[in-house]
Amino acid sequence: MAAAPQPVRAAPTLARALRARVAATAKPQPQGGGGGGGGASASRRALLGLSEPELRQLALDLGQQSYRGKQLHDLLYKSRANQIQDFNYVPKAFREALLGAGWSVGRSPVHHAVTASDGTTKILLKLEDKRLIETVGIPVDDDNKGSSRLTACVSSQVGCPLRCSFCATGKGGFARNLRPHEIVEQVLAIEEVFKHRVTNVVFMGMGEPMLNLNSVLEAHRCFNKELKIGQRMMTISTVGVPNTIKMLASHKLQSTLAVSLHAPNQKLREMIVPSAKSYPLWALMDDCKNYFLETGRRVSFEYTLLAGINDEKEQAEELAQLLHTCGGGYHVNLIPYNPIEGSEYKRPYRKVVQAFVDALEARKITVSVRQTRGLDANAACGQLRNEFQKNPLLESSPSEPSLVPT
Ligand SMILES: C[S@@+](CC[C@H](N)C(=O)[O-])C[C@H]1O[C@@H](n2cnc3c(N)ncnc32)[C@H](O)[C@@H]1O
Ligand code: SF4
Repeated sequence: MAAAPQPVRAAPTLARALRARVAATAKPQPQGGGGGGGGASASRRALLGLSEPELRQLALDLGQQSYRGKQLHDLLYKSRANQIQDFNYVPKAFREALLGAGWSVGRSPVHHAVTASDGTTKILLKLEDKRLIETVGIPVDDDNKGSSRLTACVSSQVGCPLRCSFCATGKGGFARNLRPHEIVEQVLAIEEVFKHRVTNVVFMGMGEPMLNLNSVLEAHRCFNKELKIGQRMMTISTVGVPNTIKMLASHKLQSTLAVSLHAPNQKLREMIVPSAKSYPLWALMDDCKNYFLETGRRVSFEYTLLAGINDEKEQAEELAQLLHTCGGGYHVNLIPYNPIEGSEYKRPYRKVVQAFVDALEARKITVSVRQTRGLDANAACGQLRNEFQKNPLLESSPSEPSLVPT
């Protein structure tokens, strides 16, 4: 009988690096600044998020041939297998070795899903430590091109420590950072529910991505390389955390940076975004300017419009002045406030939104107004908070003033 072929070994230094990366997937991620909460219970290591070379190395380490790693890669990212027990074309001994070494695929069960009248679907996933996170699938039919897009709005943390005054996630407190596979699996869960490939990813769900930048970058890599979502189809949104925009710029990603600005001056910004106290507006704008210079990607400034707080014409003019200090690489995206429980803020009337747009356009600022999606399922921007009951504010205000221009 012919001897069993010996596994092909990777070069020692590469093998060491890959092994270290694979081992690191088992470690809890460091906590984001400013928040409490325990670390992820990382009792099992997740295969999801690993690259093909890493999976090949893992196969070698478990006494298999390298091509078995390629099979794992196909099972994870092509067949989208949910658990190791379903890896039907790898040998039973390999499946048992993986399970014995503490590996799992890294998928969480869907705890609940709710679909809004516009098709936007919010999915709650129950993580290994029983915490819930929310992820939102937003379908868009592009009739002119005959194609359809599916955007995944993914969470990066369980809750958020930054407590912006108008955001349900901020009001709900902070538990922990998500591990890379917990971000990746959100896209797979959306694809499963919609039976459609995700075409775009926005890191705009629960949490502040810049407080969990390593996991966000790993998930971004996986979306791009393994799930084949173009870098230009992804957006990372931040309210601003000192030094992190510079760090992100150094990776020279071809993705959009969205900066949640919400005010044209430091004083007002501190009132509605408490974390702004540690990041002066001039420094934030400087970092945005450098991001554009380093990556060539224009920055999208997000501005949540709150009636009577930051929606006046004079404030639009002040915003235009501020943006002119930032060079040419930017765009403004206005988000009329989405109501959340326990908040006094109101959404501005449509004509106020239009006056704000006109004031910016008159000063040569390119501006769009975000179409509200998923409002009746509490799945719109800022409404994500581990819950799925109806929002009483929506029920009690049928004559909600402005509905958003599309
Ligand atoms: C939930 S945050 C997550 C990403 C990141 N933490 C940030 O602030 O950019 C995504 C976007 O939702 C916006 N947002 C939060 N609460 C909102 C609300 N009640 N209505 C409208 N937009 C809101 C934020 O300002 C931000 O631009
Ligand atoms: S808007 Fe963003 S940074 Fe602010 S509390 Fe919500 S998730 Fe956190």
